[in-house]
Amino acid sequence: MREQNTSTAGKSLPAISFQNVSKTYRGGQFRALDGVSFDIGQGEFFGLLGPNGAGKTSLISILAGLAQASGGQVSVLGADVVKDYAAARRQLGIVPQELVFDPFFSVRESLRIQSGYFGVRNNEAWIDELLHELGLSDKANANMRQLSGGMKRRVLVAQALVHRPPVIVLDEPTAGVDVELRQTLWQFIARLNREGHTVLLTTHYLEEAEALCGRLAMLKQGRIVALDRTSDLLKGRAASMLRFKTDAALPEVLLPQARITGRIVQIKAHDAAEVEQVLATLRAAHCPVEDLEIGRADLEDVFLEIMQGEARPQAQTQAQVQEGVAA
Ligand SMILES: Nc1ncnc2c1ncn2[C@@H]1O[C@H](COP(=O)(O)OP(=O)(O)OP(=O)(O)O)[C@@H](O)[C@H]1O
Repeated sequence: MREQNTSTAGKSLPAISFQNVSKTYRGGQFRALDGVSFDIGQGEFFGLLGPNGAGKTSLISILAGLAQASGGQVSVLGADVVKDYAAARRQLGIVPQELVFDPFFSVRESLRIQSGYFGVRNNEAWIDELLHELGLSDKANANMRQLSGGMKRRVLVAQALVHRPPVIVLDEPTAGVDVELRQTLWQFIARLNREGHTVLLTTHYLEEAEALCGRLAMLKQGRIVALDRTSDLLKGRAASMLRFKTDAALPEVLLPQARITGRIVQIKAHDAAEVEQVLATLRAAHCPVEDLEIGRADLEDVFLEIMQGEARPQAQTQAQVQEGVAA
């Protein structure tokens, strides 16, 4: 797919470019996006993360041409999503969050219709491959109404890819789907990414984002608060996590830095001295601990740290963002 991607003056275009994008609702009273600027390079596997209401869907809807920005510009491989909508839309394969489908057609028919929509003819070989890769071959002639929720989601993925778009956008594709579909989906999307397709993923499954995405942006209340390579985000934050089980109440002094799930407690520590300090506090409070282990902080820890605003915000200038893509 790379050969489709145009270059100007030797510098390759970003796959997606968000420039100072804002979005207001309720007659301008509520600002859901506030000056969002970043580029996604061609061939990247990029993750967009943020808590509920951060503005992810608003940003994706503007990218898809389903909503209009209140300010700023968005382009896909150089095509402006408003002024050059048809060209921008052709470059995009969007897997929506909601299960929208036409109940009157079979799976194969719906893929043929979608091919026709993008003006792609003689597409049977690719449709067969999509059906095979997404485990839908035996459902090709089934009516959309007869499919389970997970199967419908597979069809949505196939529909998004039917015109072989260079840029693939997945908005919460694994919400509520079983392990088998996740694995099938990620193997296929990772293959397409290796072949040169750019992938933009929004997800609440942080372990998926950590495993798949080379770079991540985190949105909080409509602003970018972190934008970096996944490995650098993990390196730059709390280095270690103490994990243990306890039935006792934690000493109050540890509560602000603890993540408690039932009996399991996780406390972050930046270095060995901090680990020792936490253990000493637990001992002094006679708090019995079981199954103590010290592990590396994961993306969930980093995400929580950034969202709780304990760490310095990492909003970057456009120049820094460009640098990140080029590096
Ligand atoms: N049509 C609308 N009218 C008014 N407010 C809206 C509208 N759409 C979204 N919002 C508000 O804008 C903010 C951002 O919403 P958005 O759906 O973009 O967030 P999100 O990051 O996708 O959240 P989630 O993870 O829950 O899907 C929220 O506060 C939401 O309530």
